[in-house]
Amino acid sequence: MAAGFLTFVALNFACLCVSGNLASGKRSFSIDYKNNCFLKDDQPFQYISGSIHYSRIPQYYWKDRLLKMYMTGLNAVQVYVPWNFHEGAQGHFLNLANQTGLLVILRPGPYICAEWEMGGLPAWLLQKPNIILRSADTDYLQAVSNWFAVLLPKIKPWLYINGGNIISVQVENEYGSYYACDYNYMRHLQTLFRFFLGEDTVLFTTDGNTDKEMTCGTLEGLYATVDFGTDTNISEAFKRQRRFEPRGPLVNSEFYTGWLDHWGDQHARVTTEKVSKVLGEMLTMGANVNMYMFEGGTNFGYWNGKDNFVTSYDYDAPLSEAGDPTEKLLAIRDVIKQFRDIPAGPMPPATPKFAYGFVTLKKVKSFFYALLSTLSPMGPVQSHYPLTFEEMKQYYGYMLYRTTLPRDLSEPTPLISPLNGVHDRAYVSVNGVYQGLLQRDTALVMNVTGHQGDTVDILVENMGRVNFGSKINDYKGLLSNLILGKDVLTDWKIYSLDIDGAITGGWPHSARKQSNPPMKKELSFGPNLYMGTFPPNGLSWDTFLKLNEWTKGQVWINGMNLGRYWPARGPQQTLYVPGPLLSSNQPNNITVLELEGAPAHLRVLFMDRPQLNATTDKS
Ligand SMILES: CCCC/N=C1\SC[C@@H]2[C@H](O)[C@H](O)[C@@H](O)CN12
Repeated sequence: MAAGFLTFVALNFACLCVSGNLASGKRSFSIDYKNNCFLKDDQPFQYISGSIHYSRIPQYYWKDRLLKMYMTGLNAVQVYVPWNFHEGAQGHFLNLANQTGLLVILRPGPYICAEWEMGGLPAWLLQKPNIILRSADTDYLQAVSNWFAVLLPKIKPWLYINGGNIISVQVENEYGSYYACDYNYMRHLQTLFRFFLGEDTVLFTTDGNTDKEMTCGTLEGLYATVDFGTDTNISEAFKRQRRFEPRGPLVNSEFYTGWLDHWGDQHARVTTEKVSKVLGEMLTMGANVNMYMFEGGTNFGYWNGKDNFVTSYDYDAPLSEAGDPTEKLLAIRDVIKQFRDIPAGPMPPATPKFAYGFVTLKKVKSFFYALLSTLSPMGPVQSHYPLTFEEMKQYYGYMLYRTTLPRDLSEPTPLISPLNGVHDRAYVSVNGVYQGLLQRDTALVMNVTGHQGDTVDILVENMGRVNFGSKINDYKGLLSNLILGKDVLTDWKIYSLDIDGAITGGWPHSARKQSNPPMKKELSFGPNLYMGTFPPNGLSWDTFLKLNEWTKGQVWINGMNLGRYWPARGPQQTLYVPGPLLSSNQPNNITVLELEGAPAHLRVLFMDRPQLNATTDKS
């Protein structure tokens, strides 16, 4: 490594630009192909950047995180724009970054990957069966053009060359790793970016570290950059970039400071030592580096992509999920000090945390399916065969599929999804009695008993859409028929469930106090909603919610959907609860949708620290 590394330093002429005055008198940001570096206002510029996803951080904490990144010595932040998240929030974030003195490397997609729901693409694109996403498919391109005609004009004033803080813009995202390899698509995007942002903007691509990826992901006129982590041979990685960009700045657009977590895996970690060492080596070469992630945040609501990504996007990043500076951040700051002045003053501290303690919940109703008038006020859609979420025009969360048993089943009878059509988990009850679950790829059959005419309720959970690879056309719900014994189940009543709408509207806490039958303290199985309140403590401090011995479900606090919990699989055991979400002087409401099994005590626990690394995989 040292020899190769030194050879490579020679090859790459750390940026030897001579200082020059701002010849034109106006702001500029460009690539100096003669001296292999960026130029900002005609001066050599090396960015030391960190990725932060505003869509994963409560808006009230944006400034806090950006300030901590600035105080680490970063001079830029890298920001995705998730198409499916958007209604213009990005302007406020750019403004805060600007106020904090941070430049911005913007990545508006349209596809962003990011372990985000469908890689940032809106699920309504799937209304067109067989649409070829991320290609020159005319319907897809029309939708992209319509979106960019809205987004890019909003971005243009924020360009550094126009007085803003965006210094460069990425086109697509690791396109070279996608099977389509459609140059016409990339050319169309390039045309859109040039049309709306002008000819002077630095446009770039980012690809993983293989020739095949670089071949399909790069395009003449877009500056090719690479991404790699601490276990990659730096010399080889930048040699690969040089094969596509013989001149110009070296750029690692995603230097992995940590990694993503899957349910059932161990919490991913990358050591501080490795991150510091490799960062120092790249900066010594004069390379421009963006650390992915610097602040990960949280997949609130249903925003996680599918490969079983957990709710936390802590990423073992220098700033924790709750925005707390870590020893990794301090080590990175020590490295950066060797290359540029660090802002004077203290690092902003971790936000205060509070352990609100145990809260005991109660069932909203003894029987989940008795809530349909509230959760599905429009009533069911009747259909001979099942309809998908997309056909029902519901894109996230949960859908109820109801039918009746076609015959007496005195013996356990297999209920099968022969085409692996359950996307993604289906909780099966007969006459309200939970009988088990079907799961995409792993549980395609389960046994059912009952009598002819009994009500079969199948609650289907959308676990988030695939965000990487060829399966991003990820339809949800019952995509094909279910077979019970020898019968194809038909004549469905399909209920679109708007749980978020009901809870955002104050239900169930605002509902008339119903006289619930006294709850026997027994374990309860199957989907049920639980509610509780906990007193304010005069403060609104961050806290972490642990659902001790619960199984899997979703949590709302004061109407906000915190995301999914699955302590039965881990490694994540707690959900991050941002302090400003809590009332300091009114009781706080908590609502829990437990999908499988609630503990007899119905207690949850608010702690003052996270637990992200306890795998108790019992699945
Ligand atoms: C081997 C698969 C590589 C896929 N690329 C990944 S996994 C983590 C990161 C984020 O998803 C990021 O949004 C991608 O650009 C690169 N990357």
